[in-house]
Amino acid sequence: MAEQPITAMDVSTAETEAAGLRVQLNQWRKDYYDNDAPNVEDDIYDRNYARLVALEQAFPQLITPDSPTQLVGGTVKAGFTKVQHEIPMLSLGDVFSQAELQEFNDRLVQNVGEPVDYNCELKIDGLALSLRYENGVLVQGSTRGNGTVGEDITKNIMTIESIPHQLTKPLTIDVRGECYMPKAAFAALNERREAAGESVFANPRNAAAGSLRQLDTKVTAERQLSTFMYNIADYEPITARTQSDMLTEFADLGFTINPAFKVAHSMDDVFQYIDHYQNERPDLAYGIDGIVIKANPLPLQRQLGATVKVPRWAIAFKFPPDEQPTLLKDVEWT
Ligand SMILES: NC(=O)c1c(N)nc(OC2CCCC2)nc1O[C@@H]1CCC[C@@H]1O
Repeated sequence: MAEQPITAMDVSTAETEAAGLRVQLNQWRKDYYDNDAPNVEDDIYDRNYARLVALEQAFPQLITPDSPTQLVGGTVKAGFTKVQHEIPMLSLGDVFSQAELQEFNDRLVQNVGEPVDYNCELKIDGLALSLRYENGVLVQGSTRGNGTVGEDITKNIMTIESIPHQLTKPLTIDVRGECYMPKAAFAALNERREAAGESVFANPRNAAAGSLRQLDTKVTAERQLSTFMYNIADYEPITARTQSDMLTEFADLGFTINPAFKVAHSMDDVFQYIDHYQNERPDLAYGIDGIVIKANPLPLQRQLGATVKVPRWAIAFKFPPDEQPTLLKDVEWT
């Protein structure tokens, strides 16, 4: 059905479309967050979600508490203890074109009143996680869950090599990042599962989520998961004054960070970074589903803050879906 322009809609037509979108999106969410097995392409989910956001912005009376626009992320899987995130783990707003990215920048610059340096980062296609350290010692690991309540996966993250059990400084700090499964580990895992007549994972993100949200820690330990850390809950404990310096400080503390970050001094720099990594994407050792640009000065991040779900100082530029690695069961063995 060709999408009717919202400006030409009456509220009852909008309500009908919004209700249909809510049902469909909530079902897709449940598959994605609760069963780690999405059965819809990311870009289809994202476009339907963006359409519901636009309908609700045009007709706020259509917003319902169960609308996916009012929720963040998934729920807590049975069997895991819950963890309350004192500082919520935010999601990210999405844009799908350079024009929309330019609009994000123009709004932000108008709000701030001067040009803004951005830190450009690869958007790792994994599962967001939070690591808590007390006096430099790792005490807890948790998933994002719905943003305020996640799952305690401390035992599982203890088996991940890239996660330091002790920092180089005795800091009390909550650091957030992405847990992912490298493409090579994903291919090997699916080969083993296929050979054993087990179901295969559709993509590395599902494989990482299924391996991390796993009640049997021994299974997690053999899945070759890795992490890139990129965000902090409370800025206090660190000395960095910019996002880019914070990543370097994370590395000095013992974390693994993604080395492909780059400070952009103009939108042209941002667009160049996007073009470069859109081409590099197939050769990366891990999956990415876009680029994240963040206001680089940390005081500016703090000043701009967040809405219920997403920061005002960061946005994700989404790539079209990777051609999903062919499932071995679909391969015609000649
Ligand atoms: N997937 C990523 O590589 C990534 C990133 N490099 N940087 C951020 O910064 C966000 C986190 C909270 C405020 C900004 N988020 C990322 O992923 C988010 C986390 C939760 C949903 C997205 O996957």
